[in-house]
Amino acid sequence: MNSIDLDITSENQVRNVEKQLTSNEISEWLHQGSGFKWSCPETQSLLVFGYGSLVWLPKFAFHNREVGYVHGFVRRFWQGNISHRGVPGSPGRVVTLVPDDKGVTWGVTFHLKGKKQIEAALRHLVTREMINGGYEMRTAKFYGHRTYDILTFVAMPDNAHYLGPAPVETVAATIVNSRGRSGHNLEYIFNLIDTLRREAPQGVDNHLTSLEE
Ligand SMILES: N[C@@H](CCC(=O)N[C@@H](CS)C(=O)NCC(=O)O)C(=O)O
Repeated sequence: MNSIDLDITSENQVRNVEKQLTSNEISEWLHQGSGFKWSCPETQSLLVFGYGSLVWLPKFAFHNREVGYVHGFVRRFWQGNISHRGVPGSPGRVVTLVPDDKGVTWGVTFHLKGKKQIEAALRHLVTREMINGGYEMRTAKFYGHRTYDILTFVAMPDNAHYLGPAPVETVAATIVNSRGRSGHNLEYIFNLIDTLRREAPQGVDNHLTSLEE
């Protein structure tokens, strides 16, 4: 697939990169994901796990949603962002999943049903998460009413926007002082904390709690 130039140096270029992908490009992104296999072609269903803004702002149609968790990851504000909660030269911080054998991350799995709904959701997600956000497709096990194979989007350390670990004070200061096209970075973390506290009160996340204090 022809790579889309992500040499973003100005707000205008950030806007330009929000291009819609063709169906062929979507299917190429789908199969480009690490070992991602198009799940359940016969039932035409796909499960997408959200653990950051997708929890409170999916912006795509879905059949239903289920609260649960993935094992072997922790949620960290280690991904920089200039397309929603920051601007070029002054990135905000959004969350990604970081491997941790003992880690448990609570979030929401969205059940997509039928080719039309799946393609529309992936068109949105590939643009929002991958083209603009620096995330990649990963598959994992989701534990809800049952155990499912899910697709999720993870920002890996080698992506252009990655900021990585920093003292909690530094992460908090970035969030307090960042704003982008979708609003303040504080709105991002407060919406995430409020939604998780309401829907998954059993899922204590020490990283979020440490930033809230
Ligand atoms: N992939 C994570 C994180 C997604 C995320 O937070 N993406 C950001 C940056 S691309 C976003 O879409 N933000 C929208 C907003 O801040 O309103 C999830 O599953 O929720």
